[in-house]
Amino acid sequence: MDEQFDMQLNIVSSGKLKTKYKQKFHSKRQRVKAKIAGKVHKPVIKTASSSTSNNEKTPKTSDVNNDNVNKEQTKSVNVIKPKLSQSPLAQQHTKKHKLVADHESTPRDDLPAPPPSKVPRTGPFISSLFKSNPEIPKMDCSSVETIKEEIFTSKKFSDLPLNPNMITNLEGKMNMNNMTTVQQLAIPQILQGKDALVKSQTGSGKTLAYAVPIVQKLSGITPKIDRSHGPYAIVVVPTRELATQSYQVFMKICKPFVYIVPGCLMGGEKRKAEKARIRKGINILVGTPGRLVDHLKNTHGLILQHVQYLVLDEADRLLDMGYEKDVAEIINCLEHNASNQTRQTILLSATLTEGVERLAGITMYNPARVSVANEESESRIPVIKEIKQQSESQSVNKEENFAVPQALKQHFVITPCKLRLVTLVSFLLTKCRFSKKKNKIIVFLSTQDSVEFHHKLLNNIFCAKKKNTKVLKEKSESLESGSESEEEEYHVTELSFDLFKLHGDMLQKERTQVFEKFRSMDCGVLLCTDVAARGLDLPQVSWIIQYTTPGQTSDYIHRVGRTARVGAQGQSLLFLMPTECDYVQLLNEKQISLQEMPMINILKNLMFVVKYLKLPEDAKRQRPRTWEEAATAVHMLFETHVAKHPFMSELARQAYQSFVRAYATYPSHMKNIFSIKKIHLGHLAKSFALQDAPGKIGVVQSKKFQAEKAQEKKDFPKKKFRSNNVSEFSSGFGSHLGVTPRHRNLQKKIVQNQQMKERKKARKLAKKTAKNNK
Ligand SMILES: Nc1ncnc2c1ncn2[C@@H]1O[C@H](COP(=O)(O)OP(=O)(O)OP(=O)(O)O)[C@@H](O)[C@H]1O
Repeated sequence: MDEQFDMQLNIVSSGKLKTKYKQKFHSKRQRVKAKIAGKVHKPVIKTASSSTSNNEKTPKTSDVNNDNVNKEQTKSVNVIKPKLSQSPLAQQHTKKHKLVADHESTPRDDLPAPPPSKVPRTGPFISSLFKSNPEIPKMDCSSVETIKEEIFTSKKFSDLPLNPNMITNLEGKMNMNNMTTVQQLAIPQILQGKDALVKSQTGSGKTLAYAVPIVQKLSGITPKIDRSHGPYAIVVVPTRELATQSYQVFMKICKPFVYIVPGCLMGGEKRKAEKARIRKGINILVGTPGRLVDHLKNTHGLILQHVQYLVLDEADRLLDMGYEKDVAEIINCLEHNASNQTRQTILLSATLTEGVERLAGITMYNPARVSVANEESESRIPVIKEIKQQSESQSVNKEENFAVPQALKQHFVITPCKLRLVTLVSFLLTKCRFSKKKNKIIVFLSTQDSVEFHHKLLNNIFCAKKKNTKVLKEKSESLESGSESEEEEYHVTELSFDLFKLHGDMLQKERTQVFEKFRSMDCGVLLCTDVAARGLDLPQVSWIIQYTTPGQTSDYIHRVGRTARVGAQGQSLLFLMPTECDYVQLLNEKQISLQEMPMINILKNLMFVVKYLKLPEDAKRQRPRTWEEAATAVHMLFETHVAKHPFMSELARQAYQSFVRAYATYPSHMKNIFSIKKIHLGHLAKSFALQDAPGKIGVVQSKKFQAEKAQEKKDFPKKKFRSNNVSEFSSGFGSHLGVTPRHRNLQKKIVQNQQMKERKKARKLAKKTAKNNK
């Protein structure tokens, strides 16, 4: 509605009206005379921000000469009036302030009525950031009774029947004094040789819970095991980063037992080098499913007859990501090749889904179920109970509730779609540049394209390495001085922070570098997809931001679980649009409690940010005085940057499109909350700093276009080729060094487009000749 209102303003301020106006009054002098004579009517457009007194001064339309100009103005007023109903936020804003980049003009009393804007608008229509936003609903944030899991126990590793060298290593070198609850419960079960189904909250030390007993058992085998025997244990994990991490844990634990050799196999690495390592001998094989299957099938040097342990870590993710087939193949291979000795299977996850239970039914024999959560206790006191032993036939708790770390503070913020980007940026800058505490933040986004776009945008504007970059002083100092950038060339010199990206379509080398670098930092921001949601143990992460809501509650748990690990403090922030508010209720039902963080509290900090921004020329005349103006100025900076650089525009468009596509994939029970129909696509485009109307962006394809495409497919059936979207959890079969799947897909796209054009031409030609023949 208000966009139409703005359009009306544009019409009024357009060249057409201006010419007519100029024709009537040639010079400024004549215009002043005309005003004195009462000939000119002040445009009523002012109503958007005018006061009553101003209106009183304005001659009524009926008083004005019946010329074309006034007809048009009257028309526009008639349309405008009913459209002034805005959200309280926008009303508050329009009453008080004039936005820096807004296209409204406030007529001055001392001048004869000028056309509202001096420059006729020719470019794309830019809507205001604070208009037409839906109201932010009031939320009931009464806290929910949460499931509690005690992390540490009073028991030490030395209380278990472990090899003294193992204990010295754990306590002396690895600084593991007390066992965590899951370790205390699971290790004895695994040492007894039982299959185990382990469920415990994120960051509770599940890796050691299986690594310690496995290495302990292997160290006890006589005669001593040798690397030439091949693997005794196979550990399957869903992501490459997790594979590296688990492998490193094994390396540390095996230090006192040099004859036990751990090894890591994962997608993205050179197969040839891996084969050579396998031939040399690996006793504990950690890997991603795809690459493991590849080696199990094709690497002849891989001897499987000694395999005694199979670990499926993050089992639910393995299934979610479609690795069920690969896991089944691994189990098949083991069954065909292993000698008669029984194999012990261990399944672990922070969330045990139905699928995992099914998998457990197939792969495990009467497993010990290790669940730390005190879910059945009436009092919900976090006291550790004994392991719950259940038979396979016992019913599965489908309505699973989730335990989150006790030291985790969870928040949500409701932002109208258009304000999402500025709110995110404001939050990141506040935490990274204006907070005395060092903050390490992980931001989860729904798609790889979205990660690419936001990374590039933030990097270009805030984080790119600049010449003479000054280090920002303490907040207090900087706020007082309000010093501005001395550098002409760039927008920002002092707001830079360390920014990283991680997603499944990056080269393995880059992924590993990012992982290692972000791991070692104590401050910085990682933008990532769900590839980093599971299992990653990144120390000192202080904030988890979920910029897009995950499809499953278990994903929510795993994402927030990257902070507040092993008893540390941590906070999380979930971004919701007003239409998505019911998601809080959904989380509450799963006993997850969140508190609201008002959006205004985040946006207000932009007042500090704008002091360091070198704003574009037109906005410079009037520096932002309110947080709304600051938000608009910052957002305009993004829009200008994206509009100016075709590459950025393309990235933004792709990110927008992939967001829309991803939004359509929420599971059916969440569709009532997450429906793309509820989202204003124009507002959504704005949250990707796009100025184009959604129609132009191309997601909403016309029926004609779709029909044409369908016809084309019929006429020219073509060979299938693999989807552009490489799974986040891709084993990397397709990746070759130097060329990412993204690059190959782009090349494919270009070739495809050319082919499509040629086909179109051929069709047209065929039609023409058919016509001529007739
Ligand atoms: N007994 C212990 N004492 C101190 N720190 C420990 C202990 N056990 C594990 N840790 C540390 O806790 C961190 C988390 O461990 P780990 O990654 O195994 O957790 P997790 O339960 O597998 O988490 P997620 O479910 O997220 O994968 C690691 O940094 C590990 O070194």
